[in-house]
Amino acid sequence: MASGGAALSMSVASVVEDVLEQHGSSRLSDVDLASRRAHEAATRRSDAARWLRRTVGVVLGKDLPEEPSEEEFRLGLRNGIILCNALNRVQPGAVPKVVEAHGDSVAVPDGAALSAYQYFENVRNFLVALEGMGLPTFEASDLEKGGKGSRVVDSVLALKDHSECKQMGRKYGGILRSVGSGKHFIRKNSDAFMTSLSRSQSMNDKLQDGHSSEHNLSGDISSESTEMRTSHSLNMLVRTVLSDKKPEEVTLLVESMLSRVMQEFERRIASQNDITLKDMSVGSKPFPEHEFSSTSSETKMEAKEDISAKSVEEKIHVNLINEEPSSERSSKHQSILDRQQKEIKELKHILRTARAGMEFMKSQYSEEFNNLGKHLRVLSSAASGYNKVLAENRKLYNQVQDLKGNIRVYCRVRPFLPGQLNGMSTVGRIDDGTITIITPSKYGKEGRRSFNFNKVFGLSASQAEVFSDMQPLIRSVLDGYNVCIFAYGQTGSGKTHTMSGPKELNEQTIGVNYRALNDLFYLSEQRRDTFYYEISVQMIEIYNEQVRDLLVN
Ligand SMILES: Nc1ncnc2c1ncn2[C@@H]1O[C@H](COP(=O)(O)OP(=O)(O)OP(=O)(O)O)[C@@H](O)[C@H]1O
Repeated sequence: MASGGAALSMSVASVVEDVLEQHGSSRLSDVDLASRRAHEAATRRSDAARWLRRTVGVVLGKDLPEEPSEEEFRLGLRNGIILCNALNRVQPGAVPKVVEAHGDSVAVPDGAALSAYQYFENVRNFLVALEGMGLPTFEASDLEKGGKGSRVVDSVLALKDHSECKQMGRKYGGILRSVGSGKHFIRKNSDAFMTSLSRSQSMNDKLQDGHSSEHNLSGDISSESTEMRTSHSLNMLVRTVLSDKKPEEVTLLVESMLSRVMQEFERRIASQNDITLKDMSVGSKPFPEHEFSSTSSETKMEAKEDISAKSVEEKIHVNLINEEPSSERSSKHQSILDRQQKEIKELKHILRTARAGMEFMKSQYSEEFNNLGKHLRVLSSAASGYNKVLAENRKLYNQVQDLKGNIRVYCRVRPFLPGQLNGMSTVGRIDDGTITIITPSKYGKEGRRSFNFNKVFGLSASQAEVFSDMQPLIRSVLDGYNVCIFAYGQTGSGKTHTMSGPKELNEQTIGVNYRALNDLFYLSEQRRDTFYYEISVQMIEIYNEQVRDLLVN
């Protein structure tokens, strides 16, 4: 059975149909059925014999054993004496005259000539009385060899039931209905079964009529009509199986059929579980054991406990519901696995790319590092060369300063202050390094005197021009030379103005002191990487040969 559609179609009806079709009525446990039938017949026969013996007494019933064989039962009742006496006990006067047997009657072997009178009288009277009471009867020939002894048993048991009901004060309910000729009886309790079949048949007849044709024409086959058709075919099979069976065989046959159905259920469930387990083993993930073990064990228990077929069917559907997600889960797992494998491939590709990128960057970094090293070596050699050149430059520079002279004297002429007479200037001429002063003659003669300096600054000379000539000397300080700059002149000649500046200081008016210090700080910052300078300042005033520290409060 392939799991899926075939498994879904398994139901009680289908299993019963299969059992009936496969095994057929004649093959339904022939041996089993025969033994069961024989056993039940013997039981019924013993019941009938025991009741007759109890009813007519031990003396009269001496010819009938308590558990007689079919032959013993037939011989014991053959003369009708026990039957008539028993009937009269139940229904006094039912047989007005019972013909007693001869003393040797018991010894008469089967087939020997029995009194025809006895034979017909007693049995005929018994049957007439029995029929008059509405109880099932039998043929007189049934008491002969080859007759149907079971009919006799049925009649006796019916009489027994009648008697017991009568004793209990209620009407006898086990009415037996005659069928056909009135000589063949079907037990009342099988009527319900047959009625059910008849009802199903009528429904099926309706189905075949116009009522169901509407469904078929519309093509919308409902589950109800499907069930009805299934029931119809099932009923037809059951009816076929039971059609030629005797009433007493029906019970055994149905029991045997149900047993077969249960066995078939067990076999199919086991087969289904095997297939499901195989399917699961093919899948990527094993399923939890309880899904199968519980179903299998429960099914076995149900078979043993003989629960209804419907509950078994429900169990199968539960199993099928469990099986559906398993296939879906398997396909989901497969898709997840595929997706993960794809992602792993992509990640591997990314990893390879990243690794190649890293290798490339590593080689590039190494190359750049080597280049940088080369440049550094070049710079280092250049720096050492530069320092050599710089030292040479300083040396030459200072030599130039020495050649210029260690003591330099400059002359600066200040302009007239506001309120001073412009025409009274004594400066006759100013050349680059010479100034000519006009001195008044003592004796009416105009006198001129020229003085030489390193440089003479005129009236229009700015603070920057004055400082520019001093700057080279000031820079020699940073190379280890001692330099001293001072101003000399009379009061109001402009010493303070040249060295510091006027009262209002700005970038243009600041004097030599500020500019010299600015230049020294600038150079020390410029040579920061090669030299470390400590700069300190002291300001003193010498006036009237008195030295005074100007930075002290
Ligand atoms: N080159 C110049 N240009 C313009 N004004 C000047 C110049 N030199 C000096 N002065 C002015 O002349 C005045 C006197 O100058 P300063 O005070 O510098 O003289 P001094 O020599 O320092 O005097 P003292 O010795 O009394 O201190 C100041 O008002 C100053 O601004």
